[in-house]
Amino acid sequence: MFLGLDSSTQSLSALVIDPARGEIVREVSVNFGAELPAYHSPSGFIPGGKGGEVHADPRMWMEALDLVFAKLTDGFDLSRITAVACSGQQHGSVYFDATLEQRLATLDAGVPVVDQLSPALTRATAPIWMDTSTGAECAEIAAAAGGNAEVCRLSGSIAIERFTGPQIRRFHKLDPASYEKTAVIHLVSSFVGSVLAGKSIAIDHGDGAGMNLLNLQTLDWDDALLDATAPDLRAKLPPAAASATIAGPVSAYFVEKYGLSGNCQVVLSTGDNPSSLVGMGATAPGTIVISLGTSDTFFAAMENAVTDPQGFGHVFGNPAGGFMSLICFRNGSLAREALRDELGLDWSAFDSAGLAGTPAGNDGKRMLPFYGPEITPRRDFDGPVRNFPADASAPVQVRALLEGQFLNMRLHSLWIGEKAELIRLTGGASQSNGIAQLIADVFQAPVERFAIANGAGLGAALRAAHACGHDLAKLQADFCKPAAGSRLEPDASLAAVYDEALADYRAML
Ligand SMILES: Nc1ncnc2c1ncn2[C@@H]1O[C@H](COP(=O)(O)OP(=O)(O)O)[C@@H](O)[C@H]1O
Ligand SMILES: O=C(CO)[C@@H](O)[C@H](O)COP(=O)(O)O
Repeated sequence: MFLGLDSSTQSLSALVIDPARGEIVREVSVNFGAELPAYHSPSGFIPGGKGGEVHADPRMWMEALDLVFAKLTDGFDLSRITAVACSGQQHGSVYFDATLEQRLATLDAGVPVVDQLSPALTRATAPIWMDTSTGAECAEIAAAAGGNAEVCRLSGSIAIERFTGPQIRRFHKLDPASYEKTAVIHLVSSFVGSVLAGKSIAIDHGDGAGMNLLNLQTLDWDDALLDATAPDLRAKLPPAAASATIAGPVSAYFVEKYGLSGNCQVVLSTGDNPSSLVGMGATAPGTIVISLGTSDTFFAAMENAVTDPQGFGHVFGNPAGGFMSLICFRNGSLAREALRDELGLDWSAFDSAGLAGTPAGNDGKRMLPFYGPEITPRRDFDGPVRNFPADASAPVQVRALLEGQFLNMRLHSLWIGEKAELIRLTGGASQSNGIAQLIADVFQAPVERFAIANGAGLGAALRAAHACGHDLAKLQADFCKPAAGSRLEPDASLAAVYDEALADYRAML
């Protein structure tokens, strides 16, 4: 059996697969806001950050790791796990002093992980992907590296506020003494994998490409980008390596405390989106994945690494080899939640009121669906912009928000230059039938969903099995199957409605 962990924005989830039976045999999850209230992070991050700062408490992730294993072992024998792999929300970074390695190597099974590792933190909080505070640092990095076109050519993305390099630069500028004391900088994904392995593990090419530091040709940290970012940075970064690399056996901490086998191997971690590419059976070009987690993302395996001249799109490593494109939207589930709560609805009423009770195209009532700063397009919105009165009925508002979100996604994915032939949906909001049908109609493409909405966790478990010799195509054929009757066809009669809506939306932006 193989274990996949996914440390995303709002939860840490774990999923066990049995390839012999082609079945998911266990799924548990820890919701940070609900189950770790002491961190005062209802949506997985510390609210109220100033100047675009969005950080999370890395101690919360450490505590969640013990909690998720405690849940996993309840009635389940973890000695049957052959290997484990992790994924994590992308771009977030965790900073440690030189005692980290010794602490990881000697974790005491009698003491929680958080008590043993938190004294090594050199930055109390971890910037995460929602952070937009590094505009100045992005401009400085671009200038030092020869311009954004060059940063994009080297790393697959222009300098982007949430990416780890600009975040590291900001830390160096704000607190040079703590930067100096920092010996190791991990991504969220490689940090969780390092705790499991009892040593610092490498950063994979999937998540590493979200740092503005990895050279996509050499697949190593790029000296020009390192120099443009912060001093002595190479020495503070783990090496970059292929996603399918086995890092070594699991730490004795997890053997003694939770009954994992001493032979259980830890495979390198990757980002939650690259992991979902694997878990949604989309590692070969042709299928587009839309993930509706905290962020909305749109991604696909790439035939050739094509960069986005406008700077919205990114190129990351595909964990199965080659590259993937990705576009990220910050106003995803949290914007939908904001309107749902404003209108006092639950998800089922949100679906039926908004989508069943209004016509496609919303009779021309449109919304720029942004409750706060947006990544794509990059702008600091104060709230949604409507071409209709703000006190319109609930159904009109819900449809305007959802149509706005997916028109925005269609508009900003045009640079990829290919019409979507098949879309697979994952993430929490993919459970909504109304949203799934709307996506089929806006993109005029069939939409499929799986029985579980955790494509990243499934991808992590599949990667663990693949790194241990299982054939990836066979694993994907067995596990990446749309749920029976889940395929939704687009309504062809709505093509013109959404072409017109797209033109309106573009004009409003
Ligand atoms: N039925 C639903 N309709 C719309 N959104 C939903 C539904 N169920 C869950 N969600 C949304 O899913 C989000 C969590 O998705 P998830 O993929 O677990 O996020 P993450 O991986 O970023 O932690 C929540 O913010 C919630 O708003
Ligand atoms: O910034 C990005 C991708 O570039 C986000 O997609 C994060 O990876 C967060 O993922 P979720 O928690 O929303 O799945």
